[in-house]
Amino acid sequence: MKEKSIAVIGAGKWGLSLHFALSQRQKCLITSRTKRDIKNFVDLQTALDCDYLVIAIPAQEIRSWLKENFVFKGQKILVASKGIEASSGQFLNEIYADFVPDENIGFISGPSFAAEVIKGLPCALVINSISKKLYVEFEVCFPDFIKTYYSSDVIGAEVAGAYKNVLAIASGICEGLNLGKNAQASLIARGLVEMQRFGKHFGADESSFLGLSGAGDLFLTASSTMSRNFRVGLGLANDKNLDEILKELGEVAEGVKTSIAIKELSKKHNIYTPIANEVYHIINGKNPKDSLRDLLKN
Ligand SMILES: NC(=O)C1=CN([C@@H]2O[C@H](COP(=O)(O)OP(=O)(O)OC[C@H]3O[C@@H](n4cnc5c(N)ncnc54)[C@H](OP(=O)(O)O)[C@@H]3O)[C@@H](O)[C@H]2O)C=CC1
Ligand SMILES: O=C(CO)COP(=O)(O)O
Repeated sequence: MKEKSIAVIGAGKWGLSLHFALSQRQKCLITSRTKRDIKNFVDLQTALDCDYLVIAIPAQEIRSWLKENFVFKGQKILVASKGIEASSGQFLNEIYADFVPDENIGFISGPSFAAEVIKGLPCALVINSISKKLYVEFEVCFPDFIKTYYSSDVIGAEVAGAYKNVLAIASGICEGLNLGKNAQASLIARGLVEMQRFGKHFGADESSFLGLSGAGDLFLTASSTMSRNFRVGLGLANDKNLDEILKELGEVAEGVKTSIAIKELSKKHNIYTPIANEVYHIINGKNPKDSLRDLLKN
């Protein structure tokens, strides 16, 4: 029987880490926009010909990348990005739906800093797909140090993964303003309720927010300087300009653009999202101190 072929698309922090992980059990190819001198780096076409693809490019780039590059030939796909498209307010599964049948696609969620995965440190991830068969096929590709779970709650995973990035910015601001651990824990706990409310509106299973995809990833990201989004918050609290912060970061911080998407969606659907709204306002120039005071006052 022909050995199944697998490739990672996007050699940023997360793509490289997933490539490392997936190379433990089988040969795994990798490609990216910029050529890299790394083992098993191939051109895009060779990667697209693989049976299994793991796509790790920023959420805001996905639509144009798919339009320009992707032809569906029956590939099974795992989406590793976490964000909501700001220009349309569409979730990633809605964007992919124009290119890939739902039963051929899954979404990775859960607490997983790339920097730890690439060291082979243990973590647990959820593969979210309407197809359990797709989960089973990908599960065997992951190494022992990554425990995988199955969930059919695609929208719950998507909302949780995207929303926690915005909340991590808020938490970084709280830390940068030295408001204390009480305030930070309150913000994170209220953030969890907020993203659950937002997700429920779009059909998510509320319990997803209490597991790895929700609380797991939120607690990780909103409490560590390893998070790029958290560091954006720290920078904003220290009166740094957003462009300067993002330039220094040199990597994607999805929460910035996702806060725009959430602000628009919550307005359109009349959902109460106070923390995400304040992050949006801070990104658009509101003083972080005023914002946090507005959020935490009686
Ligand atoms: N880092 C982490 O710990 C985790 C990240 N994620 C998510 O994974 C996604 C990617 O994050 P990460 O890898 O860390 O980000 P990085 O900023 O490290 O890398 C993003 C990569 O995407 C590629 N890229 C950017 N724009 C385009 C485009 N228009 N077309 C094709 N490729 C493009 C770039 O490739 P090139 O350099 O070749 O130009 C770049 O290396 C994000 O949604 C993030 O939230 C999820 C879990 C963990
Ligand atoms: O999603 C992540 C960990 O699960 C990474 O978060 P940052 O993008 O904020 O670094």
